[in-house]
Amino acid sequence: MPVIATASLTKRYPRVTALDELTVEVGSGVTGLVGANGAGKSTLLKILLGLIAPTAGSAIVLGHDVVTGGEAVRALVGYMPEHDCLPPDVSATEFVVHLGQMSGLPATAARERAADVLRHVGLDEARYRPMGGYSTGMKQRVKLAQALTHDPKLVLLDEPTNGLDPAGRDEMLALVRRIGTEFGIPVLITSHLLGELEHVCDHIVVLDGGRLLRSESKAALTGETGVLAVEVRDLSGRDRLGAALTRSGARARPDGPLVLVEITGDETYDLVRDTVAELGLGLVRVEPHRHRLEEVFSV
Ligand SMILES: Nc1ncnc2c1ncn2[C@@H]1O[C@H](COP(=O)(O)OP(=O)(O)OP(=O)(O)O)[C@@H](O)[C@H]1O
Repeated sequence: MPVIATASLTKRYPRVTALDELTVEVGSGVTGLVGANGAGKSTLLKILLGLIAPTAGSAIVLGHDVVTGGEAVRALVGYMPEHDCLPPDVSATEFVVHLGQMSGLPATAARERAADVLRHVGLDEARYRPMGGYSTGMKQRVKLAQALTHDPKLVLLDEPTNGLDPAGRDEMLALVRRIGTEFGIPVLITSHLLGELEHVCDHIVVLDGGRLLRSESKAALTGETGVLAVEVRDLSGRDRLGAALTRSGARARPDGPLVLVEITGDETYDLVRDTVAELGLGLVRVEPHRHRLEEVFSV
């Protein structure tokens, strides 16, 4: 059974159709929800939580209809909102304990659970300080922690890397990956940057103007291309190899440190091996070239 299933889901505001007949399923693992600003990602998340009502169509989350079973859905789902929503004058510990209790945990369990999730997201001593003094990265971590407090069966993360520098972004994405793999909790994560989801997601859903553009497993999207990627030790070697392969009738072109060679059959592998040996080049690697997600969506 899918974790999330929508059917012809539509949300119209007076001036804009934010979601337009969206039919999509989300399963276990980490799913990336990608789209430009205004594509409808936040609107979809709010409908999935039962916070706003769709204009038409339906959405089922963990077996519950979001219109009639919003409360049941929110008991089972952790949500990290996009915008800053943390009270500045309380500490992360006080905040997460409070939300744990709001979710129905007894006081002691809420305190233990808050300590666990805040440690998990990497907030140690800082968790006792008022959140008004936190960096953006720390605030994002608290927002992630509170989404995990009540042992959710699904987490929805709205742009968790927003405002983070590259290192903070990598750390946040690593945390998201752990939620999906080590804890086995299905994750739906939104981003307007396709490239950053490449390493953490098992499945990618792309929205454009409220409509479904694609929904595919990452393996299908980044599958082999019929091209061999060859890396030799230096760039002059790369150029000599490319020229020699072209002289031998292969289609070869440079790509960063690589030479990309179109595979026409087993003879392509033999030709690459023999040419590298003849030129006396130091071979670093030979492997089937895979699409990167950004290439797939830019065509
Ligand atoms: N409460 C609202 N009233 C009117 N229009 C809205 C409302 N909320 C969202 N919209 C519009 O619906 C469209 C989709 O917005 P949404 O916030 O879902 O997009 P998004 O993909 O999450 O983008 P972002 O990353 O910028 O939040 C946008 O055109 C937005 O202006």
